[in-house]
Amino acid sequence: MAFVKSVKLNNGYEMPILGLGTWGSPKGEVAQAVKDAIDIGYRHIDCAHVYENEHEVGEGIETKIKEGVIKREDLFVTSKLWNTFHRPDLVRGACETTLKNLKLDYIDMYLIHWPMGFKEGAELFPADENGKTVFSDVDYIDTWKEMENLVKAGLVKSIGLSNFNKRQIERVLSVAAITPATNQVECHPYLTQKKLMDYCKSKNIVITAYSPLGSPNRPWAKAGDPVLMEDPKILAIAEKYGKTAAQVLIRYQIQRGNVVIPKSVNKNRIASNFDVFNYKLSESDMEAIDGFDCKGRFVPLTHLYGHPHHPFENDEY
Ligand SMILES: NC(=O)C1=CN([C@@H]2O[C@H](COP(=O)(O)OP(=O)(O)OC[C@H]3O[C@@H](n4cnc5c(N)ncnc54)[C@H](OP(=O)(O)O)[C@@H]3O)[C@@H](O)[C@H]2O)C=CC1
Ligand SMILES: O=C1CO[C@H](CO)[C@@H](O)[C@@H]1O
Repeated sequence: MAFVKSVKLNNGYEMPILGLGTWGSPKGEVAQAVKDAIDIGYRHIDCAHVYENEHEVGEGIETKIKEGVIKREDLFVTSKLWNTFHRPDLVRGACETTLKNLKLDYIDMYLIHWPMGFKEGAELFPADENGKTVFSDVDYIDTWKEMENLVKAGLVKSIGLSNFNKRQIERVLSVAAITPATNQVECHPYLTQKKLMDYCKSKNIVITAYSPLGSPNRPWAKAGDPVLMEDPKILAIAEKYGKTAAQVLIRYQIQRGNVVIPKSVNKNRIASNFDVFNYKLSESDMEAIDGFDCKGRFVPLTHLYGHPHHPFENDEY
């Protein structure tokens, strides 16, 4: 089935332009959120092994398929290979675990979550006695070759990257038999990612915008941090259109051609975040929002500086 409101990927598949994020969605609430989202019209769910709730996301999906509300092929499900599974011999098992948790026999999109590998083992966040994350020396281009094998094996339809900078994408492209379909990166008015967007566009790689609302619930948020949805400049634009700040932030990405994945577990907010297809931001408002860029990252992972593949430590974009 052709998805409505979708972008075409470089492999011909369609990816719905708006999806539901699930990071931090509690186990007891996320199945309901997924069911509500599907009822509202979402056809794209963004998941990850490290969110530790894929089992419950899968329950929500399974219920809606059993109820006949959707067929499997109507839904676009993304998941991500966590950093402790970069070693090529671990990639397939990690993907199979995600498939089992989600109760699916294929995933539409599987991403390398970060270019940075962590020490392999049972811990998602392996740490030494000082609490410092233990890195692995696996090169993500070796991981990528194994991601390609998942496509060949029919476990995933499309593969892509997340949190890769331009130089890292270039390295992947230098070995790739399959061009990454997307690069999922933080993207919102404080971090518009214009240069990375232009580069990815030139390679036919779609940008998926994460934390589009400014990730107010990120675990490391501190009092006094900027709150994107409360920015008076965004609120003024929202008021002009009779929309919420969230609706402006979501619509902004859609008009740029970026896939966007706001997270919510609240039915009213899930619905209002989807109610963005009946209006258009003017060109001058789009330009004004572009101008709010301040290189502001809500997910900088500065505690991982020193990792040889940290995407944000040394590269401009
Ligand atoms: N690849 C990667 O490394 C990353 C990927 N992601 C993906 O992107 C998704 C979205 O990013 P995320 O960081 O979660 O943050 P978002 O920018 O989507 O913000 C989510 C937060 O905003 C609240 N919210 C949602 N809608 C509204 C609304 N209309 N009005 C007011 N508050 C609202 C939510 O609360 P409530 O649930 O109570 O509504 C939640 O606390 C993630 O869930 C994940 O799937 C995110 C970070 C990193
Ligand atoms: O997607 C994400 C959210 O959760 C992870 C950590 O818990 C982040 O590293 C990651 O970017």
